[in-house]
Amino acid sequence: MVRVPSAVLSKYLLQGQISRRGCLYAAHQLRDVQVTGQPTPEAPIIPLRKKLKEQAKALKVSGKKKKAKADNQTVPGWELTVGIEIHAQLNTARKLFSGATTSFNDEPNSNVEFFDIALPGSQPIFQKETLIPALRAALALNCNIQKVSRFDRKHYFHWDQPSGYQITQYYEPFAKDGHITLYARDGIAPEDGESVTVGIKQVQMEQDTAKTIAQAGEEQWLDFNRVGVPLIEIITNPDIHHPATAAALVRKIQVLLSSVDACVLGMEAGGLRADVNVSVRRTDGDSQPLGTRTEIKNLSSFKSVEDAIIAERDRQIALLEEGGVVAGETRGWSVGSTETRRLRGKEGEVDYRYMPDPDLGPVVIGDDLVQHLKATMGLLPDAEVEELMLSYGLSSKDAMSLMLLDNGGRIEYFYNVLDALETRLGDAGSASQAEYAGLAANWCLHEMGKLPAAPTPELAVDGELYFAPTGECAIPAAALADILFFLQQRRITAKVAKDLLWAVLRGDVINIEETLNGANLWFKELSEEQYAELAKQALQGEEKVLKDFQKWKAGQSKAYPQGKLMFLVGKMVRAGPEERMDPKSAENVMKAVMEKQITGEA
Ligand SMILES: Nc1ncnc2c1ncn2[C@@H]1O[C@H](COP(=O)(O)OP(=O)(O)OP(=O)(O)O)[C@@H](O)[C@H]1O
Ligand SMILES: [Mg+2]
Ligand SMILES: [Mg+2]
Repeated sequence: MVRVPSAVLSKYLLQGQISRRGCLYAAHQLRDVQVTGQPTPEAPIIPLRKKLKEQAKALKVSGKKKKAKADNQTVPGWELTVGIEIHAQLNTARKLFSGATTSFNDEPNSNVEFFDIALPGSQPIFQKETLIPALRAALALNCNIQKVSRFDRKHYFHWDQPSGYQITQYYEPFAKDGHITLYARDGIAPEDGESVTVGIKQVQMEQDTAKTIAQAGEEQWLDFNRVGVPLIEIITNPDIHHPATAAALVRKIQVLLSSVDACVLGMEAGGLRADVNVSVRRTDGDSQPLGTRTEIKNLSSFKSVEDAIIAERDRQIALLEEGGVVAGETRGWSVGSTETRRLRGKEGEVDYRYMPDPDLGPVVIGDDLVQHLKATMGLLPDAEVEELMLSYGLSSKDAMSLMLLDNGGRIEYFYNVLDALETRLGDAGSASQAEYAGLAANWCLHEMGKLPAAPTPELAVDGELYFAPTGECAIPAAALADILFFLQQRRITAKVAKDLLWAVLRGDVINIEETLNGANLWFKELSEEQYAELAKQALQGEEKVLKDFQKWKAGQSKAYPQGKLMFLVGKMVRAGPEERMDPKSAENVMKAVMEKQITGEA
């Protein structure tokens, strides 16, 4: 199957069968919103990396050191069981039952239709376009799509839900019986071996609630822009037995949903929330039923998923070992904490009085639509990782890093560089693009990883790297392609290549070839004699080092003093014109000159 970039998926309008008005967000629209918009006061967008750093700091301050991951995946004598519910905001332009636009940061209460605030007499109108991303998500999770599904009312009274009920799919969800396979490369617990498959019980569509913005004192502000925004709830079977595997599952589902363009905001931006259900049972009895589950609601980072499960597992085990019983209850978790806290027990659980919504007809999904979506979904992340490993010879670690970094922006950049290289190589008519892929991956990850990076697009300043979802960044793909092309052809040295990368980022260099010509930075290698002269200079005043080589020559030490040799080569390279020196040639000449010195030939 061919790879379809998500930007193309977004623009896909089902061959005109779906109105443009209801179509999905294009990636560039989203980016513009993110770049220009102000983060809302309730949920400032904190990048995950920053959050993790803060968590680590908090842990340090509290003096409680986290056990190494490998140590706390199991507790002898006990089996942990986890099932997860993931709520994800669908990438749609309309709300689920009204024509109001979904928006990330418009004026509060500006995208609200009568039905959204439950004005008397208003009726829900199902926006069929919202089904497209929901179906793509369910298909990516290998679910069976139900021909007929229905909407139900789940009643509860809270200010964030003006109608007094949430419309969801309780009795007949639109997708059931899927599965997702997690591999070792996805970061599952070592105890799960090479792979583990987790069943997806169902996927249902439902409405989001209004956003509450707490003010000083008792006051709460409400923004109804979010009320009625379409969500999917993905419910897994209780098939997970290790905390790290639970976190890996949520991470993988996020990547999967974004790769089929079903959801564009990740956990750190509030687009994905997870509830984890945790129980424990002793491993000594044969076929004991599962223990009583508690549910920890509203986790907003992968690390919280893992940490909350560990804390809750340990709490339940301690309780049972003391002879107590686990009460089925809902619990909460705060970032950086070490224990879950009780929110409400079973007796406090609301009776939701589920009932079919009489205002909404059944949703009927034709097999033609399902087949069409299946055929046009493109390569899924697992297949893409395999492809990167097979076609380009990348390690699974590098392939995964490319896929995971910058919400998919890094891998798009990598492909852009390969495309630019192809154009370049077309001109030169030489080696195939695949030969350059390993080098390109290495530079996209490791060399570019050394450059200063902006934590978010809003905070990006000149001289900092930020990758847009389409892969654009301050270093044009064509510039990096030029650098790699000349490097691979041995027309410039690695040192010059690295300096050029920084110079492009700073804006000092625009055209690579012109700069190389202008500053005369081409690799015109020194002659053997010139190298030897530099080697002799580097050896001056190094009598102590020389002695190490003499000892080795005399058989007094076993290992060749390679470290000392490289020290001398470093000295030599620094003294000479770096753009004209190949470290390997320098090393060879230094070795030969050294040999002569210690045998007294020189
Ligand atoms: N004994 C158990 N231990 C751990 N997890 C369990 C256990 N029993 C069920 N689960 C998991 O609990 C989750 C139940 O989710 P589901 O949405 O069906 O019900 P709910 O939590 O009561 O509903 P909601 O929270 O949406 O109102 C599933 O992921 C399931 O796999
Ligand atoms: Mg649920
Ligand atoms: Mg639940």
